[in-house]
Amino acid sequence: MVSQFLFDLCPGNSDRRSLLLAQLSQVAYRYGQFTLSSGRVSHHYVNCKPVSLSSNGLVLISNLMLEEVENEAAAVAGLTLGADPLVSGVAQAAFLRGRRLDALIVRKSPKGHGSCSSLEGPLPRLGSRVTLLEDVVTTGTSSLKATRELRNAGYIVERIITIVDREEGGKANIEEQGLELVSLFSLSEIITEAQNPRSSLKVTW
Ligand SMILES: O=P(O)(O)OC[C@H]1O[C@H](OP(=O)(O)OP(=O)(O)O)[C@H](O)[C@@H]1O
Repeated sequence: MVSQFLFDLCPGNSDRRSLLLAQLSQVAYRYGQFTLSSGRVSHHYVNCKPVSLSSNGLVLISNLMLEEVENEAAAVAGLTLGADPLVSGVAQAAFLRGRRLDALIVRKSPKGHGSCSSLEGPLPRLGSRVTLLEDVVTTGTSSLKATRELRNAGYIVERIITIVDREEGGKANIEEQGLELVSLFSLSEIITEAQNPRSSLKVTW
């Protein structure tokens, strides 16, 4: 079967994790002086988009995230624009494994004309479970905003999956609202990998 053939081309989970950690530390991470979305200044910056929008990076992220999506979820959703490739990639990875899981994009503000909606995508039945995806969690504000939009639209949201937890209070803020945060990596892991002179994995394709 074609879908099984494509799936077999992908490495196992521990290999995927090492490959993605190498890619994030080499391509997404920067040391310097940066202003974060919260306004806070930090020496450590992680921009996941060059990884999540690369063909090999998106395959790694999508398959690792899919492992964490709740079994009962009808869709994955995320706040534009960091989550746009993530929800699309996870929906496609799910299809290739024979699972129906659609993608929803949450707008930062409702569309000003036409549908006037905050949500884009094939809307699941009201009351369906939706797993939220994020690229980076810092304060958790963006994840909580997207969660509110989805809950107001009639969906159950209890789990958020992020590529990187910056370990700056976001997890606590999210858990305070009764949600679970699953992170593929912490910022400290990425910094350690970026500073590891023995790190031998080179990002190639
Ligand atoms: O946990 P928080 O403090 O909310 O920070 C994390 C958010 O910040 C980044 O988005 P950004 O605001 O840079 O917008 P963009 O994805 O549209 O570039 C990132 O993609 C998260 O959505």
